Amino acid sequence: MIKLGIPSKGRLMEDTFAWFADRGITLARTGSDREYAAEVSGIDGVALVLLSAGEVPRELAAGRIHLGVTGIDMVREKLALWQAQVAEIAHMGFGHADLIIAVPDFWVDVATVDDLDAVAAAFRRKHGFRLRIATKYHRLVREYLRERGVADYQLVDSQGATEGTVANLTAEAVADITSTGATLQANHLRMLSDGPILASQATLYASRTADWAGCDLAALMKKLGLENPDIG
Ligand SMILES: Nc1ncnc2c1ncn2[C@@H]1O[C@H](COP(=O)(O)OP(=O)(O)OP(=O)(O)O)[C@@H](O)[C@H]1O
Ligand SMILES: O=P(O)(O)OC[C@H]1O[C@H](OP(=O)(O)OP(=O)(O)O)[C@H](O)[C@@H]1O
Repeated sequence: MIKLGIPSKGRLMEDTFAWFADRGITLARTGSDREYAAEVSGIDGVALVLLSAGEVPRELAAGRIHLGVTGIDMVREKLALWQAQVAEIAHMGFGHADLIIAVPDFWVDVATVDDLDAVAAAFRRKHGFRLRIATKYHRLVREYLRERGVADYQLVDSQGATEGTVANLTAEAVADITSTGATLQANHLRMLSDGPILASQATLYASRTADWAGCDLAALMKKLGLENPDIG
C-alpha cells in the first residue's frame, strides 16, 4: 500500500481533494467531521493518512508515509537536507504564499534588508538588546539573514498570530507567510521590498526513505499524468 499523507482540514485539504479528483482519484473523509478517517477510490493500493501540514515533512523523512502534500515552506523549514529525504513530484498550483519579513509601517527609513541591518545595529546600541523578529520559520529566516550579513537580531518563537507580536511589544519585526497581504495591513506592518525569502505553494512530495516494496508508484503516477520520479 502507498501511504499518502494529506492535510486534515481547511483549504489545503479541500484543494488537495479537488486536485486528485481532477485526475480521477476520489479522496474523501469518512465518519464524523471530527473523525480523522478517510478513503480513496479510483485507484487501488493507495491508503490515505490525514495529518497536520506541519507534520507531513517529518513523516516523509521518517518513511512513515510514501507520499505527502504540504507547502514548500514546511519542507524547507523542517528538513535540514530536504533533497536527501524527499523528492518534489508536482507543484499543485494552490496554497500560494510568500515567506517575508515585515516591519512596522512607521519605520519609514526601513525598506530593504540592508536598511533593517542598519537599524538593527542602532537598535542594539540604544536598547542594549537585539532587535526581535517573531517567526515560526527559524531555519529559513536565519539562513536568509546570514547570507545577507545581518547578525544584530534575535528570533522570537511565534507559532501563530505572529503579526500581533509587534503590537503586543514582544517583537519589533516579523517573518511570516503572506498571501493577500490583508493580515500585514491590518496589523500596520509592511513587508521589505527585497522580494520573498521563499515563494511557497502546495506540493506533492515522495519519501526517499520509505520502504517502496510492493507499492505500484508507476500506476499512480500514470493516473496522475506525471513522470515517474527518481526517488533513488
Ligand atoms: N494565508 C495563506 N494562504 C495560502 N497558504 C497559506 C496561508 N497560510 C498558510 N499557508 C500555507 O499552508 C500550509 C500550512 O500552514 P499552517 O501554518 O496552517 O500549517 P499547520 O500549522 O501545520 O496547520 P495545523 O493548523 O493543521 O497545525 C503552509 O505550507 C503555508 O504556506
Ligand atoms: O496575507 P494573508 O492573506 O492575510 O494571509 C496571511 C496569514 O495567513 C496565515 O495565518 P493562518 O490564518 O494560517 O493562521 P496562523 O496565524 O495560525 O498562522 C499566515 O500565518 C498569516 O497570518
